[in-house]
Amino acid sequence: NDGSVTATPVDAYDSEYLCPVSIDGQILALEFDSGSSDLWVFSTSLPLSQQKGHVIFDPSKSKNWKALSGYTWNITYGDKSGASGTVGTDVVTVGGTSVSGQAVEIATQVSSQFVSDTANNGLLGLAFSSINTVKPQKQKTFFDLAKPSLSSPVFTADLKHHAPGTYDFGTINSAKYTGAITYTNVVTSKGFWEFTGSGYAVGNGSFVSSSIDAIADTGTTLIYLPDAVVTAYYQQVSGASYDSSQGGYTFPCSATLPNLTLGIGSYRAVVPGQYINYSPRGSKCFGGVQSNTGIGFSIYGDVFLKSQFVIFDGSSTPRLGFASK
Ligand SMILES: CCNC(=O)c1c(-c2ccccc2)csc1NC(=O)CNCCc1c[nH]c2ccccc12
Repeated sequence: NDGSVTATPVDAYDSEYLCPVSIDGQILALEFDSGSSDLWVFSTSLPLSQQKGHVIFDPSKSKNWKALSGYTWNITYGDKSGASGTVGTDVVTVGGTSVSGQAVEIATQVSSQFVSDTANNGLLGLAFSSINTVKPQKQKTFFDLAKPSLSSPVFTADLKHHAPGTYDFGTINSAKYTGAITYTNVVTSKGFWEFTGSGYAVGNGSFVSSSIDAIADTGTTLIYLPDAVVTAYYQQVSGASYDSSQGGYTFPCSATLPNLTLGIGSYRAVVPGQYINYSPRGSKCFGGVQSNTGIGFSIYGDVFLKSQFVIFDGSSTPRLGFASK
């Protein structure tokens, strides 16, 4: 039972994309996150102060809810946000794809970033189940449970700039991309959709071949790249500088930003310069390309992904596909 669901930008900066998910008939807007593997939701178990403004899942109202007694979860993301709580299973439906026995992780505590992000009622993890945080037994992702019922074991991301896009499960819709799809092998040892980029070019500059260890991460807003790439990029932006008070590169909002081309094998993925003017911050604008220092690998987040049609191929040899659109 293949499915398709709309992914709507939460704000004017495309800082995240939310999708309607039904948990036994209760509809919550969740962020689909190919950079983590827990499906967790705001719940009636949270302190009322943390529930405020959110759509809340109430397991007591679900006929198909089965509590997993003694099971807990606890996740911390790289930006130090996080959540934790208890676990049960229920019927989860995304577009036309329905899964029973899906572990739904009930939040009993969420960090302040999530409390204040009132459009976001939880996350649906789409990375590999190996990094699910449920104890004493890790649980499978929605994609892993849905796979056997899909026409093919894939999901695709067609995120858009300042517009709703889609996630499709089970099919690759050829109307959504142009030209050939370039596939690249994925390493799953860290539990991410991890691959090696082949290099970069800034604006109309020449392509620089270099191996870039990166993950395709719908749950991270920006692109985080090695310092060599980031400095080469902002050297082409007049007035750009690293602003430690803002925690990254900023530039005058009137600046014209060059395109950033990222190589995947022989394919050249072009990120339009305007996507890299992420948002006003103070008197300047904050860049959509930042340094990966401290992360240990590069992150091709939404700023990159929304310029491409992306296939997450969960077959026995997982791979990523990229195409222009
Ligand atoms: C900035 C969010 N991304 C990360 O922390 C992250 C890192 C990471 C690690 C160290 C330092 C910075 C980033 C590696 S993989 C990776 N990706 C994920 O963790 C994917 N899930 C992000 C969920 C998430 C974190 N903070 C939010 C705020 C709103 C909505 C969603 C979120």
